[in-house]
Amino acid sequence: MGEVDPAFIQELEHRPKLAALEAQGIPQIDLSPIINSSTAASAIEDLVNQVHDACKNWGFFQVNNHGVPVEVREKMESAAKRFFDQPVEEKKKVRRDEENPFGYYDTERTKNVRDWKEVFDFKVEAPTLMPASSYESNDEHAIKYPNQWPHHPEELREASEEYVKEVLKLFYKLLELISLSLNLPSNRLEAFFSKDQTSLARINHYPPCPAPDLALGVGRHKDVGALTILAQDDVGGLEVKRKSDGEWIFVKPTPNSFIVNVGDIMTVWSNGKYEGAEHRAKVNSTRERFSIPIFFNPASYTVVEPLAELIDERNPAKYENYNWGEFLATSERNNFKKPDVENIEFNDFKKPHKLKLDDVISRVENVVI
Ligand SMILES: O=C(O)CCC(=O)C(=O)O
Ligand SMILES: [Fe+2]
Repeated sequence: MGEVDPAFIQELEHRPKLAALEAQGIPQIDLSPIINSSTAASAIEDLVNQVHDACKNWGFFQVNNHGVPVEVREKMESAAKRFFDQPVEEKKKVRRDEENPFGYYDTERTKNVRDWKEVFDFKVEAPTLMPASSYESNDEHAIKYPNQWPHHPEELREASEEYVKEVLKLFYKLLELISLSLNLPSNRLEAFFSKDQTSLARINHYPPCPAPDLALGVGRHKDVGALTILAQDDVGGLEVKRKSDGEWIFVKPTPNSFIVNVGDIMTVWSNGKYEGAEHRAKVNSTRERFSIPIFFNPASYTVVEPLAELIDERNPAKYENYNWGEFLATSERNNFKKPDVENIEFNDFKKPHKLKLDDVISRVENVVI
C-alpha cells in the first residue's frame, strides 16, 4: 500500500481522533450460564435481559466464556498472519473478481473512501448459492460459488473451516438468546439459517499506515447482515458510535473475547427494537492489526420483513420487506463493476416507511459524497 493516496483520505469531520475515548465501553456479557449445562433458570433470565439491553442500547456487546476453544482461534490467527505476510503477487493468486466474489481483495471502499486494509473472504457454507449479478426475482441464474483457498499457507483452509465450525455454535447460542430477548420462542430465528445461509467470514489485515490521522482501516458503516461475531487482536482500533451521545468509543481489546453486533436484517426482524450502531476501524503507524468478523446472513431467497409476532395495531411494521438476494446482487454488482460509486447500503436500498433522523442524515451524506 505504501504512501497515502488521496483516495484514502477521510473528510475532515470523519477523521479519527488519535486519543481514544474508553469511558463506559460496550457491555460485557459472561456467557458461562449457557456453556454450563446445570444452570438455574434465573441465571438464563438474567443473561437474556443483558442481551436485550445491549442490543437495544448499544447494538454491540462483548462476550467471554463463550465456548470457542482458544487453540482453534490461535490456529486461525496464525494462519491468517502467514497468508498476509506473503508478497502481494502470491495473495493475488486468489484475488476476488467478477467470476468469484470471494478471496483476496485490497481495494475496498467504504462510503467512497479507500479503506487502509486488505481482506480475505470466504463463505461459511461452501459452495454458496448466490444470485447472479443480474438479479431476477425468480432467479434461475443463482450460481454456486466455491471458496478460493490459497496453496500457501496450506493450513489456512483447515484452520478457517475449524474456526467457522466453532463460531457457528456460538452464533446459534446467541440467536437463541436474542430470540428469547424479543419474547419469542428460543428457536424462532434458527430456521433462517438452516439451509443455504449466505454467511461470510472475512480476515481483515490493516498494515501500519503513515497517516493514521487522515485514513481509516474501515470507514464508518453499519453491517448489513443479521449478526456479526468479530475477533480482534490485541492492537485495538475498533470504535463504536455510542447511541446515547454520538461519541466514538474505543473497544478495548480483551484477550479471547468476541465482539457481537446487530446488523440491518436484525433491525428489520425486530421491527426496529434492535438497531445496529455505526462503527469504524482506526489504523496506526507502527503495528499491523488483524480482525476476523463473520457476518451471519440468511439464504439469498429470504424475504426480510418484521417478524409477524412483533407487529400489531399499536406497533405497525416500520420497514418494507425486501429480498436479501436482490440486495446482495445489487450491492455486489455495484462493488465489482462500478468501483467509483458509493457502495449500496441498506438505507439506499429499502426505505423504512417512517423516516428517522438518522436515515435522513445518511442519505444527505450519500448525495454530498
Ligand atoms: O476491524 C474491525 O475491528 C472492524 C471491522 C468491520 O467492522 C467490518 O469488517 O465490517
Ligand atoms: Fe463492520
